[in-house]
Amino acid sequence: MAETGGSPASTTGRPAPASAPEQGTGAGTGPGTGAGTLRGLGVSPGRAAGRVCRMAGPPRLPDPLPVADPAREAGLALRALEAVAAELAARAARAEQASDPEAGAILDAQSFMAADPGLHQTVEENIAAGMDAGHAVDAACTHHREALLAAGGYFAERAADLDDIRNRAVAAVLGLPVPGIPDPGHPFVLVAEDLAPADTVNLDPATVLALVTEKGGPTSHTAILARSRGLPAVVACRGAMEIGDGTWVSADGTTGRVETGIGEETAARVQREAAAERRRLAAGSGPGRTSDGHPVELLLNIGSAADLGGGVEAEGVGLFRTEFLFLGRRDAPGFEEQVAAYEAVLRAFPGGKVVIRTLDAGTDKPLPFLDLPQEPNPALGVRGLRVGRVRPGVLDVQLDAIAEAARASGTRPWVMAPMVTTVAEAEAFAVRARERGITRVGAMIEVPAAALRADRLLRGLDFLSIGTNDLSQYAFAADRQHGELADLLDPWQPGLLRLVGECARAGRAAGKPVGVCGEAAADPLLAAVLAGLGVTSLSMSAPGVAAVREELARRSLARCEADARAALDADDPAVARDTVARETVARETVA
Ligand SMILES: C=C(OP(=O)(O)O)C(=O)O
Ligand SMILES: [Mg+2]
Repeated sequence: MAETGGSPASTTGRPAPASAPEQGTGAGTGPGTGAGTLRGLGVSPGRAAGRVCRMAGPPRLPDPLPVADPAREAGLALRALEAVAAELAARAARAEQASDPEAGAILDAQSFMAADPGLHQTVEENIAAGMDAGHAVDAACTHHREALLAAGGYFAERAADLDDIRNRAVAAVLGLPVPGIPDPGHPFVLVAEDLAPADTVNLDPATVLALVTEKGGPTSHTAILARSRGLPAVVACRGAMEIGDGTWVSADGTTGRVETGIGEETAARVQREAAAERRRLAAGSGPGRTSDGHPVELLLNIGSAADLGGGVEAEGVGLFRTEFLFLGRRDAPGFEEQVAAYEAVLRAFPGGKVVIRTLDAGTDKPLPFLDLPQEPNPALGVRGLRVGRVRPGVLDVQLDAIAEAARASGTRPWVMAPMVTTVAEAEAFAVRARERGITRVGAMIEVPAAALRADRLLRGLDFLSIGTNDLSQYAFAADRQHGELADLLDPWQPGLLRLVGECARAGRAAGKPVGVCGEAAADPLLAAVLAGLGVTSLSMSAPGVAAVREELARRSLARCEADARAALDADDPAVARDTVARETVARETVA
């Protein structure tokens, strides 16, 4: 299991002074209701405390029944799957209405899975072979689940979605209550083995204080959706399901620490401190600056204009993930629809920066309408800009639509391509964008080869934006969806920081901006390190902005540079993080 935090932490993830008493007895202790500490991966910052409520387990199947009427069993099983598909589609529609297109797309995709004719056919075959409805659904889901796991990458991560479909459909067949989020009648810390998108979408922020899951990785749905809701979350937390219901715990979504058996009074104090911290952060405003005025733009990662509604103060959009317009659909959105979607975002920041990323399809973001052939290793295959090799028309329509949206809104968007690998690719993209009148053209740096050639890429481009999520995946040869490899994917890895520094140096030499738009930018301490490495902007989902703004304002540029040197000099990510955190506490204690 990954250890993501090395010290007791405050709400901003900074360690307490060395003399602070530590609750619990160390990593890996604390099941039951007793005092202890569990460690997981903090994936959505913030701290919360309350009583644990575990999510109900999956429905248990009774022993197989002899089947007298196969047609009746088939009807029962297929009606259950159809009801599940309909329920998921209805939730998708509710999410869309609630201006949550990310959740809507995820639920839609899960609804398609439940309605998949291939799944239904396997159920019918199982019944023809003598199974009752419940076992037929269970066996069909197991069969398709294995196929997903064998496909690896994005598909393997979807196995949890299929488990959820299985549980819901089996419960429907058996007439049992639908498994899902518990409702104990008081606010609680939700502990689960893993959460399916349908569960996460239904979380009521008034009652669910934080999420702790045994499984999941930094890019699991739990992580993405928790972050976009500003809900503290810890994933890959081994032993979490052994915490007894009703146990008082605190969960720190920055450090990944879960303290168990803390008692009601301590929990109330943590809640008060966390609320005060949120109020204090929310009161902060203004552009990103170090204490001596060095500017570091603070920008938002969004999936659509709806993500701009939260009133978070930012200087623009650093990553508009346009694929959310394309996800979960059977056909590509047309030119007019795309123009409207881009224009809505551009109009929100008429004088400010908006960085639009062209379609990033493939591997963890499959788009059925592209009809791309199955690949044995999709993360290393036709994805991102490479889709243009086989479906060039999709990028042409998108660039036309962006150019039209810019004209209509009277703005000058920054437009970048994902997964650029070579100078030739960057140049070809720049030509296609510029011939449409797009004047600010850039590339994401997600592949180590591109990072090492940042200086050459910048000869033909106006800016770079570093996608640390994928850059980690490719630099450390570790699937970004893989919870077990979270330590390799830690954005504090000195090797990753070195690649970031390389790009920033190239940007400084060329006098062109180089930003970070991967999840690394939302870690306040790491944000300071990135600024010290020379990065000119930090882009993150809205809930992260205030804490990053505050951390930058606490230190001078020279201090950020010293922190960056210390992080680069560390042997591993935990040492890098702890060194910078300790330095920060030491300085503040002296001050
Ligand atoms: C920002 C990035 O892109 P995405 O997470 O959408 O792949 C990244 O790879 O860091
Ligand atoms: Mg990426």
